[in-house]
Amino acid sequence: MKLSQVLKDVKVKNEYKDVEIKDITADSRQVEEGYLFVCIKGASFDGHSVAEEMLQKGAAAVVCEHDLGLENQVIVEDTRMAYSPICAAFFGNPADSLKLIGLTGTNGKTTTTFLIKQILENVGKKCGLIGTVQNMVGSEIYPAHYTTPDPYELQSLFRKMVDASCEFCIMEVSSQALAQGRVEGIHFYIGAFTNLTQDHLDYHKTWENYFEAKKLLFKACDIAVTNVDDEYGLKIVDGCGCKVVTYGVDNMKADYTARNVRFSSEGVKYDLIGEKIGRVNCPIPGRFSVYNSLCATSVALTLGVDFTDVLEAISKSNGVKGRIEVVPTPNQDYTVIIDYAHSPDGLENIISSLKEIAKGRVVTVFGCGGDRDKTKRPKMGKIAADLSDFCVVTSDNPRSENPSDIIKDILEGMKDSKTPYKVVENRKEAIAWAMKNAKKDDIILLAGKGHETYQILPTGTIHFDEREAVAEVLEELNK
Ligand SMILES: CC(=O)N[C@H]1[C@@H](OP(=O)(O)OP(=O)(O)OC[C@H]2O[C@@H](n3ccc(=O)[nH]c3=O)[C@H](O)[C@@H]2O)O[C@H](CO)[C@@H](O)[C@@H]1O[C@H](C)C(=O)N[C@@H](C)C(=O)N[C@H](CCC(=O)O)C(=O)O
Ligand SMILES: Nc1ncnc2c1ncn2[C@@H]1O[C@H](COP(=O)(O)OP(=O)(O)OP(=O)(O)O)[C@@H](O)[C@H]1O
Ligand SMILES: N[C@H](CCC[C@H](N)C(=O)O)C(=O)O
Ligand SMILES: [Mg+2]
Repeated sequence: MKLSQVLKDVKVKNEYKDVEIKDITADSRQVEEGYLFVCIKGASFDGHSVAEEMLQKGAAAVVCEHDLGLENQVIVEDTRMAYSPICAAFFGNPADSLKLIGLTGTNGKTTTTFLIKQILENVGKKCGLIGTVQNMVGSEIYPAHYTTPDPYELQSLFRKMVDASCEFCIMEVSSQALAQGRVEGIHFYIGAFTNLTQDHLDYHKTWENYFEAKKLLFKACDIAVTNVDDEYGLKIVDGCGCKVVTYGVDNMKADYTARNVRFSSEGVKYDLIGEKIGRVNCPIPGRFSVYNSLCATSVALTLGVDFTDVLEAISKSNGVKGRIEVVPTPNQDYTVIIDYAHSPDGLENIISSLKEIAKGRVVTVFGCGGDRDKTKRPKMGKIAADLSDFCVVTSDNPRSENPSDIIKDILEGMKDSKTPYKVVENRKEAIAWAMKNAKKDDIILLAGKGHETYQILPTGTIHFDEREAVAEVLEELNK
C-alpha cells in the first residue's frame, strides 16, 4: 500500500516521498524491511530516539512529531493520535462497515458487553466482541492483552469481523484507551456508560482527567445510553451533541427503569419499564446485575430488538468467566465464588451483594495490584473489613512491588475495624487457609483476579488459576 493512502486521514506537516508500505508498527522491536515505523513518546521509551536506526534497519518511512532531519520522515502533530487513523487506513477502514457499540465506565463493562452480544445473537445477528477477558469474532476466540487493544490489533480485529460478516462489534473502551487515542477517529453508533468510581488514578492523576477521558467516547457516538442513577451519568453526556437514552433503577424519569427488584442466589428479577413492560429474569446474581442487564436491554431496545426477544435472551444468559463465578466444591457445606472486583466500588458491590444472599459468613480473600493506583489499597481494606465477616489479606498481582508492602497499605485501611482477619501472603495458601477454616454456609469470596490464569510476581509471571487452586485444596482435604 502507498504511504499516501495510509496517511489519507492524517494531517501531515511536510512533503514526503510516497513509498510503498508493507506493514506498520509503533514498536521498534517489530520493524522489518518495508515497514512504516510510528515514533511514540511514552513513559519509558521514546520511539523518536530510534527513528534513524529503524530506517537503517529497512523501514520504508517513519512518522514523527518533529523534524528529525531524515529523508523518509512524515511529520504530524501527535503521533499517538495519528496511529489509530493510520492503522485504520492500512486495514481498509473496517469499522465503517460495522455498527460499533462502545461501553465505558469503571465497573460492569465486560459483563454488559457479553450480555449485549448474547441478546443480538439470540435474534440472529453476528457480532464481534472486544474486551478484558477475550476478543471474539462470532464464536471464534482471540486472546486479549488489554481491555481495549492498541490501534493495530484493534483495526486488525475489526478487519476479521468484517471479513466474517459481523454486523455489530461490542467493545469495552477503557479510559486509558480514550486518553491514548487507541480509538481516535473511530465512530460509534452507540456509546454506553455504566458508572464512574475511583480507579486508575495512578495513570490519570486527577479525577477530572479520568472523567474527561471517559467523556471522549460520547463525543464520538450517535446515541449515548447512560445510567442516570450515577451522579456522572448525565454530566458525561452533557454537551456531546448525541441523542441520549437513559436508564436507572426506580428513576421514573429514565427511558428504561427497573422496578419491583428481587434478589436471590439464582439471579435478579425486575419489571422492565420502557415502551412496554415485562419481567426480566437475569440468572446472574448480585445487585449490579440489575444495572448491567438494564444497560444491555436499553442498548438492545435502542437498536430496535424486539422487547420479548430481549427478555428471552436475558433469561438464557450465562455469566462471564471470573465475574461472580461459583467454583465447584462438591460435598462441601460452603460456597467459593471468584470475582474480578479490584476497585473500592467493585469490592463494595460484590461483598454487599453476597451479604444479601449469604446464609452464613462472607469471608473475603483479596489483595491489591502492584504498580497500580496505591490510594485504592486502604480504601479496599476498609470496605472489605467493614462489609465482610472475616478477611484473608493476600497478594493479587504484585508486579514489581514487594507483596508485603502492598499488604501493609491495605491493612492501614482495616485498622479501625473489629472484623477479624488473617494475612497469608501467598495467594494459593490464602485460599487453602480460607477453605480449611470455612464454617457451614460460608461464602468464600476470592476477589480481584477473576478470569486471570496467571499471577504477576516480582520474579516473573507464573501460571495461577484459582479454579485449579480450589480443586487442589479439595483434593488434599479429601485424602
Ligand atoms: C499506562 C499505559 O496504558 N501504558 C501503555 C503505554 O505505555 P507507554 O506510553 O508508557 O509506552 P512506553 O513503554 O514508554 O513505549 C512508548 C512507545 O515506544 C515503543 N517502544 C518501546 C520499547 C522499545 O524498545 N521500542 C519501542 O518502539 C512502544 O511500543 C510504544 O509505542 O503504551 C504502551 C504501548 O501501547 C502500552 O503497552 C502501555 O500499557 C501498559 C503496559 C498497561 O499496563 N496499560 C494498562 C494499564 C491499560 O491500558 N489498561 C487498560 C484498562 C484496564 C481496565 O480494564 O481496567 C486497558 O485498556 O487494558
Ligand atoms: N454495574 C456494576 N457496578 C459496580 N460493580 C460492578 C458492576 N458490574 C460488575 N461489578 C463488579 O466489578 C467487577 C468487574 O466487572 P466487569 O469485569 O464486568 O467490569 P469492567 O468494567 O469490565 O472492569 P475492567 O475495567 O477491570 O475490565 C465484577 O467482578 C463485579 O464485582
Ligand atoms: N485491567 C486492570 C485489572 C486489574 C486486575 C487486578 N488483578 C490487578 O492486577 O490489579 C489493570 O490492569 O489495572
Ligand atoms: Mg473489563
